[in-house]
Order: sequence, then structure tokens, then C-alpha cells
Amino acid sequence: MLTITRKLEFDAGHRIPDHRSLCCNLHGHRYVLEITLEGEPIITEGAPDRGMVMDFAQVKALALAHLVEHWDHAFLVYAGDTPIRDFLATLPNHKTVVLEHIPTVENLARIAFDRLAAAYNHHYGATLKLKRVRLYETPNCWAEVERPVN
Ligand SMILES: Nc1nc2c(c(=O)[nH]1)N=C([C@H](O)[C@H](O)COP(=O)(O)OP(=O)(O)OP(=O)(O)O)CN2
Ligand SMILES: [Zn+2]
Repeated sequence: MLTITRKLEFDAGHRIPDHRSLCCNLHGHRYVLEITLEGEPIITEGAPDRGMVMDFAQVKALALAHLVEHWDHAFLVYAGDTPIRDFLATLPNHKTVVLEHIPTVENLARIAFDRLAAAYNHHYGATLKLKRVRLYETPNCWAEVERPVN
């Protein structure tokens, strides 16, 4: 087995409603998402992706379709954050994503992992698996979710 990693970046707004410091204010981040897949390179003769665990272009396409296009330039708001949800609802056509959990980087990384695991696992046969998602909220702060070892 070996791993490949694809990095994607997106911008999103959020706030941590009960935070005691600056993070209770509306603000945004350029999030950096690192997706690590584990598998064996494809050996099918003549296949365009022969020698690849998965074509990086396809890694990107699946990440965009299943996660990044939904969150990019959106405001990620906790379902229980009523004042902000009410405010956002007054803005016509605003891109708002309502989450069941507070949008800490830990919770966002877990949501990202669960969605991406469903998208990637077994995509190219039995061996391909999402191994790890790492999400940077700032260059200095990140969370990581790993697939449990079977
Ligand atoms: N465990 C967590 N702690 C914090 C989170 C979080 O999601 N999980 N989020 C925040 C803020 O939203 C913010 O993203 C972090 O701000 P800050 O601590 O200021 O991070 P910086 O990298 O900008 O800090 P420097 O001191 O400039 O390195 C807060 N905590
Ligand atoms: Zn923040």
C-alpha cells in the first residue's frame, strides 16, 4: 500500500458562537484541505491512470463535487446560532451552509472526512480508501481525522 495526497484550498466564513475571545466575531479563513488516499497503483495495461492510485485530477474533481464547491465562499453557521442564521436569511441569495455542529476546525474536518470517505472509498476497486483528512484553518492551526485501522 502507498498513499497519495492532494491539497485544495477554499475560502469560508464562520464564527464560534460561545468563544470567549475574537472567534465569536464573524470572520473568515482560507482553509487548506489535504486529502490522503491509500491504495495500490492501477496495473491495467493501457489504462490512462496506470501506475496511479487515483489520477490527481479525479481526486480534485470528487473533492470539489462532494465538499469544496459547497463550502467555498459560503458562511458555515451552526444550526443553533440563531441570531446569525436569522441575519443571513435576510441577505438575498447568500451562500449559507447550516451545520449540525459548531464550525470549529475539528468538526469541519470530521464532516469533510465522512463526506469524502463516501466519495472515494472503493471508487477504483477494493483497495482504495480515504486514509486521512487534514484541514488547516490558519497556517498555524489544523485538525486531522484518520480512518481507524481495521
Ligand atoms: N481547537 C480550536 N481552537 C480554536 C478554533 C478551532 O476551530 N479549534 N478556532 C479558532 C478561531 O476560529 C481561529 O480560526 C483561530 O484563530 P487564532 O487562534 O487567532 O489562530 P492564528 O493562527 O491566527 O493565531 P496566531 O496566534 O496568529 O498564530 C480559535 N481557536
Ligand atoms: Zn476562525
